[in-house]
Amino acid sequence: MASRMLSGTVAERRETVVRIGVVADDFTGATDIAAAYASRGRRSVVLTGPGEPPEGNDVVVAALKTRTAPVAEAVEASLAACERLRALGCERFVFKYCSTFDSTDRGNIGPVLDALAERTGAEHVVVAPAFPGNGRTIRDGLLYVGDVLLEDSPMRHHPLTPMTRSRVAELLRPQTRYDVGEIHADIVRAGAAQLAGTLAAAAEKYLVVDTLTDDDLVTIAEATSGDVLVSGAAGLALGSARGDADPSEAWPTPAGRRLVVCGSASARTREQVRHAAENGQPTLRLDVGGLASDPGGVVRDALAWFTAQDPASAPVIYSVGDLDDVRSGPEAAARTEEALSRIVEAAIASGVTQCVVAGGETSGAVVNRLGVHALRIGGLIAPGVCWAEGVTAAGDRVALALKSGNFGTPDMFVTAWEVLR
Ligand SMILES: Nc1ncnc2c1ncn2[C@@H]1O[C@H](COP(=O)(O)OP(=O)(O)OP(=O)(O)O)[C@@H](O)[C@H]1O
Ligand SMILES: O=C(O)[C@@H](O)C(=O)CO
Repeated sequence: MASRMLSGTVAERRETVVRIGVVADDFTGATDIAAAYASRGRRSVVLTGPGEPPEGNDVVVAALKTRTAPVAEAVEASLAACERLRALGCERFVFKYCSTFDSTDRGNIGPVLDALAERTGAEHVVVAPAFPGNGRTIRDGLLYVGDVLLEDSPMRHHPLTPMTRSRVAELLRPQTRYDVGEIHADIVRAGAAQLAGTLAAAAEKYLVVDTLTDDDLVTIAEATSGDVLVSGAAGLALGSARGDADPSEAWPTPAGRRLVVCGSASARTREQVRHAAENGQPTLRLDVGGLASDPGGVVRDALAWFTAQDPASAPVIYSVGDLDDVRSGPEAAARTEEALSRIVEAAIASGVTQCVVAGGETSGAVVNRLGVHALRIGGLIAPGVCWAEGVTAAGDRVALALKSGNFGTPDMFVTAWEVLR
């Protein structure tokens, strides 16, 4: 089956409303790309659980927790999400993974990409993890984080997916059954028609495309506007054709208390915690060591501390102040996710309505615990971070900002609330 559905000029893209289905490998990535589509005037919703999504969206994002799941589980969940999106009327698909290509030689980007390409019948698929607005660019096939190569960035020390190489094709090759090629900036800069022709003629199935600027994103989006499957980070959406929704359209913020929980060890999140403390926000480091013997007691203590804070403040509960706080092993990580989720659940039951959650895995755990099934996208806080509204299983309306570990400005925990209306 051909991978190109439409001949695809800009004019056609404006006229043809094709529902886009996104399979996102983590929850923060899901709101990241949904916010990017929303900023382009595309009505977007994030599905975080089962059930019928709200009507009237032309982008539907399925949020999964598959980035570091066992390979077979990730593939199965991704194919199920693809089928669900297809049943909802989606005709084109995006596989959203991290802008720092978080994966190992086993996966999960390659195996999921192979499965989605086979299921959708895609002949060629772009591999475009760039997000220039957040400093992620691809030059000569190499992924940069700001000015440094991926392998020299803090991602080198990620506990689950340490990124020790920077050539995206080399990162993908061990993970996939198919060939991987590169398309460099000279072709991208020659325009959408040239890029589309190069993609169509390529011998390889997967093509890593150089992306240095937002203009390059537009060229890539135009060149792939007829492709049944594309893959990459939220930058793919930033280049997409404009819809007619008002990006500033907002829902009223539910009144109530504020809370920040951080299960991320990322450098930017730790900086945001420090900034909040230095600017008068109450902060509490969760007793992660104590979770092994008395998880209930640790959660109770944290909630008692939260209750005692000024109701007008935005208290911050975090699990990593410096890297020495990290306890090794998956059990410690799971216990921390569980504790932070239980804290958020109890805090919402006692009146919290606005909550920032830092960390992709942590966000997945929190949203699952709350039983929120869909998120409506709200105001943008920073590139890749937005407010989103959901309803918990208990029936509480809540505003959530699911923040990727390394995203957001250093003052985000102080200023994020200003975006709410
Ligand atoms: N002190 C700690 N000791 C051990 N594990 C921890 C500790 N604090 C947090 N964790 C775990 O580390 C993991 C952090 O992953 P998470 O995805 O939430 O953050 P991140 O990797 O910084 O974010 P992102 O994926 O958005 O970049 C979670 O499973 C969390 O429970
Ligand atoms: O693309 C990104 O960097 C983020 O949306 C993300 O996936 C980090 O977890």
